[in-house]
Amino acid sequence: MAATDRLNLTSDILSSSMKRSESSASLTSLDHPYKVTVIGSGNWGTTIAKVVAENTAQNPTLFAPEVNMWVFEEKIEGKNLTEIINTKHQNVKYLPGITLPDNLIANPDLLSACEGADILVFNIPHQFLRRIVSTLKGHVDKKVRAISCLKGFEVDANGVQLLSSYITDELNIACGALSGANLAPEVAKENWSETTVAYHIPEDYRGDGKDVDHRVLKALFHRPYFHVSVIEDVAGISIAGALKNVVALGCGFVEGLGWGNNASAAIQRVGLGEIIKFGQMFFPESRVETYYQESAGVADLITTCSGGRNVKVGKHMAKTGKDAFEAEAELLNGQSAQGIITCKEVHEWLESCDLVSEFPLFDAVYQIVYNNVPMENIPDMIDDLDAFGHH
Ligand SMILES: NC(=O)C1=CN([C@@H]2O[C@H](COP(=O)(O)OP(=O)(O)OC[C@H]3O[C@@H](n4cnc5c(N)ncnc54)[C@H](O)[C@@H]3O)[C@@H](O)[C@H]2O)C=CC1
Ligand SMILES: O=C(CO)COP(=O)(O)O
Repeated sequence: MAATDRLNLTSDILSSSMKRSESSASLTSLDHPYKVTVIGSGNWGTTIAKVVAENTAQNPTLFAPEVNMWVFEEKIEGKNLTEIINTKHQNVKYLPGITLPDNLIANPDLLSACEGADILVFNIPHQFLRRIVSTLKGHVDKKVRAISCLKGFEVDANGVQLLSSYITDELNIACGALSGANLAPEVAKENWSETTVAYHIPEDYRGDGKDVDHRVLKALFHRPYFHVSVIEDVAGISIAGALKNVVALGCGFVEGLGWGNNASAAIQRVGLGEIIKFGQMFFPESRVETYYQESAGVADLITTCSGGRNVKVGKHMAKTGKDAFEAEAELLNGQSAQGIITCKEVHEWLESCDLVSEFPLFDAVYQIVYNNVPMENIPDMIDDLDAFGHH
């Protein structure tokens, strides 16, 4: 069967017929194999680069096997991290103990790492996105497609923006998102998990086999141990991914105080309500169903509040009396607990629209992290008005 026949489906049919178990083995690219670059090499950046490089090696008709990974260069015992990754095939600082595929190439030069790429996978702590994007500006062809694996928002005087929309606006390229219940160390060890990829087919879509669509994205990210569901709701999965980090800090506080599972569940209940409310208020295009039907919703909230870095930082703060930045530095060896910045960004935004009182848990987390409000006050702070308007 000719490749054109195999791919003779519209993008709408492709996306609506996407099944969780669907095989992508018959996909080919008609133009040239898509070249993929991963921007970022932290705990999740390296893990996703491993996933992607495994898939590109297995699908050489669809993808160029070699995957570049941009690395923020640093010295480890006098040696460049890129050199260590390219010779030992291990990211000894951010993902120690995990062997990386040898078709994954670390590159410290952002522009050269992205040169010729058809698909850019952004995966860095979100506080560094502005600088990365400003370096890339003017160097990315508008045919390039992108996926953001970041969890956070871009907040400025104009409002709160999804990071995928920020990438689209700044670089003039279509950008979707990947988000799910995905603690990186577990995915890196190839323990089974699920994730959600969301992508809107752009208006300048070039046609089946010539452009990135839902099946290409599934082929890029799906592994036997990493099951991908591809949907349209970029806003829903991005909101859930960003805000669960704030809720997880709150869970860390009550756990660190020794209050146990019931208290943690209460924080998650209120947190979920505030996440959904935030989505409905500021991103009405997001779907409430996404939060409970997709890995990127409640499942991500649960896993992050059980074993993520944000909950660890919150717990450490409660146990030691250290502030959030000290706790992050002591525990994470250069990794980032994104809830610390996200709770500030969200608070600034809510304050600017006079809506802080509608989100008592987000406010409580912010007050504890930035204004030294005692964490023991959380029950009273969120009891006043919960996300459903109950007193
Ligand atoms: N680690 C995880 O389990 C998961 C993380 N995420 C999200 O993925 C995104 C990336 O997280 P991770 O890869 O875990 O990062 P990380 O938390 O491991 O951060 C370390 C990375 O930041 C880089 N970095 C440090 N200073 C920098 C600078 N000035 N400019 C650019 N980069 C710099 C380091 O080189 C390193 O690659 C975050 O938004 C996170 O919330 C999403 C799912 C799972
Ligand atoms: O996003 C994550 C899991 O899906 C990781 O959460 P942490 O950043 O709290 O480790």
